[in-house]
Amino acid sequence: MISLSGSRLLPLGLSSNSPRRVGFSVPRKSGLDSRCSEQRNVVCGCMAPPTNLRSDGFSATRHNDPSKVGNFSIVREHKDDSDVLIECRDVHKSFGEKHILKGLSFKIRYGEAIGIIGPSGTGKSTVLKIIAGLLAPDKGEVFIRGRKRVGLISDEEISGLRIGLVFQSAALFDSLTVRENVGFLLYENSNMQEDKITELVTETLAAVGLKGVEDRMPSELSGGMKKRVALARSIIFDTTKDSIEPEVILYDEPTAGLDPIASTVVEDLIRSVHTKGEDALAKPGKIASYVVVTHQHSTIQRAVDRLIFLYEGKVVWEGMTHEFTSSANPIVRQFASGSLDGPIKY
Ligand SMILES: Nc1ncnc2c1ncn2[C@@H]1O[C@H](COP(=O)(O)OP(=O)(O)OP(=O)(O)O)[C@@H](O)[C@H]1O
Repeated sequence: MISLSGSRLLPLGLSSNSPRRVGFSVPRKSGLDSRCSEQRNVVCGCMAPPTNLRSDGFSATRHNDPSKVGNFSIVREHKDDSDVLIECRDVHKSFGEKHILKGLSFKIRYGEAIGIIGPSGTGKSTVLKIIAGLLAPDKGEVFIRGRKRVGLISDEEISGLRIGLVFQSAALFDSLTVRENVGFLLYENSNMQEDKITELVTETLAAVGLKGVEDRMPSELSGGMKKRVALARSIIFDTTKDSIEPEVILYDEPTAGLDPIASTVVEDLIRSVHTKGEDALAKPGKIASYVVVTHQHSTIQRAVDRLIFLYEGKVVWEGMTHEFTSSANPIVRQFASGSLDGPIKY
C-alpha cells in the first residue's frame, strides 16, 4: 500500500466555486485555532500499489534505451502505465492575459525522484499547485492514479493519493512552536492522544536531524532548520491508522537561500525520506515519489534522478540528471551553461 500524507498550505486564492473547501477546524487541546485561522490543509488517504513494482518499490517496467525523438526531447517508452501516479495532459493555464502553461504534458511514475527546471516565470510553481489541486487548469487534464481530476477535487477524493507540498519559504506558522507546527495536522484531524502526537513529533524531528527544538518558535531557527521542520511536518503520519504508507511530496525550491552546505543537508534529507533512502534514525523513508522545483545545480545533481524542463509553457526536454549537461537541445544547453546567448531571452 502507498500512503500519502496531507499537505499544509497557506491560502492561495482558490476560486469561490471550488468543490473542495479546506478551512482548518479547531485543533484539539492545543489551542491552535485562534492562531491558525488563515491556514488550511489539502488531502489525505491511501491507495493500492501499482501491480508491477519490484521489491525495492520501483517500477518493474523497463525503460527503453534513451533516444532522441523530435525536438531534442529524450523519450522513454514504457510498456504500460500502471505505475503512473500523476499525469498532466495538454495542460493550459493563464493568469489574466498571461498564458503561462501552453499544453504541458508529462507523467510521474511510482518511485521517481523528479526535478522540474526551467527559466524563471515559466510556470514551474504553477505546475506544482495544479498537481496539488490548489489551482485548476483552464484546459487539459490532470490524472491521479489514472483517474481524472475535475476542478479542484482533492487527490483523496480522486484516488486516495496523498500529496504534500513543501514551499520555498518553509511556510511555518510564526506564532506556533516547532512542536505545534509539525503536529498541526494531527492535532487538527487525528484521534491521536496529545502525548502520542508529542512523541511522534519528537521522533519525526529526529528523523530529519533535529533534536531539542520542539519548544522553539520559527523565528529562533535558521533557514535550513526551518526547511527541516517543514519537511518533518510533511512526513508525519497518523500512526493510529490501519495503513502507514509513503506519500508524494512536492518541493518548491527547497534549497533556495541556503548556503552550499545547508543545501547539501536538505538535499540529502529529501533523498533520505524517499523509500530508497534511510532517515536520520536509519529507518527507510516512506515517500513513494517526489517532485522538486529548483534552480540550484547542486539540488539537480544530488536530489533528483530525472528532469523535466519547462520552457514557454511546455515540456521541451526530459531526461536523466546525468544527461542534462550533455544535451544537444539548445535551450537546455544555454540553461545548463548560464550563457546569455541562445534561444532563452531575458
Ligand atoms: N495567482 C497568480 N496570479 C497572477 N499571476 C500569477 C499567479 N501565479 C503565478 N503567476 C504568474 O505566472 C507566471 C509563472 O509563475 P510561476 O511562479 O509558476 O513561475 P516559476 O517558473 O515557478 O518562476 P520562478 O522560477 O521565478 O519561481 C509568472 O509570471 C507569475 O507572475
